[in-house]
Amino acid sequence: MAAHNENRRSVPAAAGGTERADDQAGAVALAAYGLVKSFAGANALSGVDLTVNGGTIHALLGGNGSGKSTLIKCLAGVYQADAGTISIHGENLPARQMTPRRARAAGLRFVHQDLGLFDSLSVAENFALEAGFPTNPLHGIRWRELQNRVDGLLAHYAIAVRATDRLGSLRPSQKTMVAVARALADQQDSEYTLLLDEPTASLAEDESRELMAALRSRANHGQTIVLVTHRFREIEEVADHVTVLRDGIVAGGGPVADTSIAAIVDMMSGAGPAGSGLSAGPVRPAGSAGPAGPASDEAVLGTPAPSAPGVGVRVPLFEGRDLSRYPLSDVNLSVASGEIVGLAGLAGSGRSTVLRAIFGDTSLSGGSMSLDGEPHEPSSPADAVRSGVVFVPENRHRDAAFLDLGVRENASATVIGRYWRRLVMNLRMERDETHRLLADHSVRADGIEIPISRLSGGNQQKVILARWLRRKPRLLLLDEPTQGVDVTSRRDIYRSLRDIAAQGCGVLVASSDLDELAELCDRILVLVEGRIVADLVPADTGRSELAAVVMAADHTVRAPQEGSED
Ligand SMILES: Nc1ncnc2c1ncn2[C@@H]1O[C@H](COP(=O)(O)OP(=O)(O)OP(=O)(O)O)[C@@H](O)[C@H]1O
Repeated sequence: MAAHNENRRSVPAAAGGTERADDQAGAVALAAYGLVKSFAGANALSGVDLTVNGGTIHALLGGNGSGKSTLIKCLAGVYQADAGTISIHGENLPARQMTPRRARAAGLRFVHQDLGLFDSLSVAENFALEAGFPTNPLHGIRWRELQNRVDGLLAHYAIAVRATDRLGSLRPSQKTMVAVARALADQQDSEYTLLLDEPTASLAEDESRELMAALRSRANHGQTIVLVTHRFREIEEVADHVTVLRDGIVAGGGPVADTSIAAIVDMMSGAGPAGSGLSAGPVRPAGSAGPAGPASDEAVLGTPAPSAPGVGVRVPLFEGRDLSRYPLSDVNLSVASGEIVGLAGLAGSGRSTVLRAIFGDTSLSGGSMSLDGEPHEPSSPADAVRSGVVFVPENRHRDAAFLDLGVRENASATVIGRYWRRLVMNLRMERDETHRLLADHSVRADGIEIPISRLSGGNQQKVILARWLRRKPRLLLLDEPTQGVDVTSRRDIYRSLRDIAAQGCGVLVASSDLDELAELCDRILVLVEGRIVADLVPADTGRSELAAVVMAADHTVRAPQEGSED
């Protein structure tokens, strides 16, 4: 892999760190042999082998529904595999006997996407929730002792925060590192194996780089790390080894230094030998002049998506003037009919607030909006939907999916009226259309009647996006539309968004993935601390230039306020 990192094993020791790299490296820390796991007769894992060497970062990759989370959950003992063996530091255990307690006793530590931390508590209190509060004989809490212990751990893991800091005031990468330090708090040395499930899925580029550097530093101290990710850049930057899953089997893998991105993509898709046409980099519109493969830092970003047919001068569709509401300050923006506009910015910059204000989910303290020349003043999201504005939010579990309902009901939720005729529901039509919708959006599901909660994360996201697209909105708002979505499905989603824009819909998309914005958008607006500081045309802007504008914000002044979503 060309951009292979030079920083492996070159990061200086963290304060208080113990050099164990030489002891741990090489020996197998964690292995799985022949893991099989099925759900209702369908195999999620069909004989998976995995070997993780001590003191390395092992990336686990695969398309949506390929079995990554199931594998992690079998290792964690959350699921008991039907067959296979799990070996931790040479101790073998039948996988069907693995339990969370056994996994923990054997030294496996997990950090899930939901970090399990509380913003309103201090860092020290978050530690104590897991390890318990030190108490005196009268059961009073020894706060000083707790703070000193946690400050010691934070220093040991080189996390620049204090035990007394409120968790909500930390940056996202710092929160993840706090979760990592908490998971590893009781290890003596670096003997535990840390497994992280998509830790950067919701992080902006600078945050994700910071977290990756911190993880690399841990591995250089001998920590064994398994990293589930969809981001190729991270694999290039920090991983030593990669294993690729496809349809519940190991499709391939090897040392990152010997494996090209193209080869990994081919393993994921089963598309045959490397170089067979699939590119892991931004998928560019047909006829674009952009380079194939991953965008290099100096590459000029993607060409604008094609305009709507017959659209020479774009028709103004949405306009926002002087929009204000913390953290927004006098934001002016417009989206034309058939235009895809990106919103770039760091966490706390106001991206989600812009979208929520347009969707009537948060009120403005100042400014005005118009849609098709008429005032747009939605009193609620339902009001916005009635005027043709729809929103696909970032947090699908909290905001979007009806987790108890089936895939069919979730897919139809936005158009349910069309299946009712004189009090009779046309179930057959609904089923047929759902099957077609799932096929069109490459959703992998064992049937349309199963609860959506049983779909893999990326497939849930695709169902939610698909159901809003079928409403044919006038203005489509999206927040992190491809979070957790694999590279091939991402391409399908981009195509769907271009299609709907070509039919005249305006699209406003917030994303922390700059490659995504560059690939997809006609224009990119950059928000820094609630103000639009740039309006860029991707085709004219180098990637490093865009990243530089986005990262111009001063970290020290953007601690999010209570209730801020961005
Ligand atoms: N609790 C469950 N019940 C039924 N099927 C399940 C369950 N959990 C996972 N599956 C199925 O197992 C397969 C693998 O899913 P898994 O969540 O492991 O994929 P993944 O690789 O983590 O995907 P993603 O990248 O989308 O998160 C999918 O077909 C999924 O629908």
